Amino acid sequence: MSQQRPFYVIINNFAGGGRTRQTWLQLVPILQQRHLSYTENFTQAPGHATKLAYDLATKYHTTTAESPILLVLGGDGTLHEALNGLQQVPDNPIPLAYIPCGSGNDFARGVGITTDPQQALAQILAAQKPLTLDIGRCNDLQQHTVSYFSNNIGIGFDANVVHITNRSVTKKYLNKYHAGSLAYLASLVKAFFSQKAFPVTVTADGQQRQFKRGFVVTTTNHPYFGGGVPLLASASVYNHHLDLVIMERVNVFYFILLFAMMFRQWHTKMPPVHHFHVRKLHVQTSAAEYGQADGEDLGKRRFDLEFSVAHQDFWFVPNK
Ligand SMILES: Nc1ncnc2c1ncn2[C@@H]1O[C@H](COP(=O)(O)OP(=O)(O)OP(=O)(O)O)[C@@H](O)[C@H]1O
Repeated sequence: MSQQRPFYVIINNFAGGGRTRQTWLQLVPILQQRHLSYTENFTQAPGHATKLAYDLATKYHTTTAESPILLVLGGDGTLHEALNGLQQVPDNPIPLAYIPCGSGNDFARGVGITTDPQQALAQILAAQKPLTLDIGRCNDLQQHTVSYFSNNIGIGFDANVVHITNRSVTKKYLNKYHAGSLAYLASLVKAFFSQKAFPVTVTADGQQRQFKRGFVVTTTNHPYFGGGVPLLASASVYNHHLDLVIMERVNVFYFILLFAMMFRQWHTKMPPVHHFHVRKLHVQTSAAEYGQADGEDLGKRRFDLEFSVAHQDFWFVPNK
């Protein structure tokens, strides 16, 4: 299949502190030089990328015409929205291309997409066929909804960080200075002291386990969360498994030690850290906790989530 397929472009100008429009304007001449056709769509509100992707997938689901490639310019949240729009139309022919323009950009880091927009476009233009990657499927038994995630779904500390960060004026300020990850860092401290230990029940491979002092309870599709923190280096979008990492509540000094150990991947050997590598998983909390999906705030509530592996066609050549 050729790369002459047109691009249907979704641009979130609110990602990464508002630089996405400029990024897009840098890329347009490259598409024009190559005589590639594109239609541009700027998101008008949160959730709009889901609607745009859903409408596109619906349109091409029933036609034999060659479908466009859905090119997303935004952060992990915009990618999450577009992915969920596509996944609502089973067996649609639209592959997903992505140029990271967010503050965290964990998906790009996790699958080998450079954060340099021109090089990321080069990775897309070098592709000759779709690349099928694992994504997570989440059946929310509390809310009776099914959703998909490219990065992770977390309950507890990381979700608390997302909640605080998304409400913080510091994030907007730091994004302006290309230091979005620092916003997460500032929220870490606040979230650490506000996040209490909570009970969590995990059912994996037919076995139920209970943890009384849950703190980080994150099901991930690739290694990174929180803007480049290596939660689990062995997690992969190619192995048809999801990885659940549970970290129990410890004191601040132990937590700093565990955090530092993550960068050497020694944390999983420590007693407060538990790891499940499975195809299916059931995670339940009995108390209301914060949740996050791909960095999007799910609010504070009781969670009863069934996880499994799904797939999405992407369009890029990964960096080694
Ligand atoms: N027109 C809009 N006005 C306001 N918010 C929007 C608009 N379009 C999209 N959004 C919202 O912008 C939010 C942030 O987008 P996104 O997560 O992609 O960027 P980011 O937070 O900078 O990146 P990352 O998630 O990688 O840290 C998303 O929650 C999305 O719903």
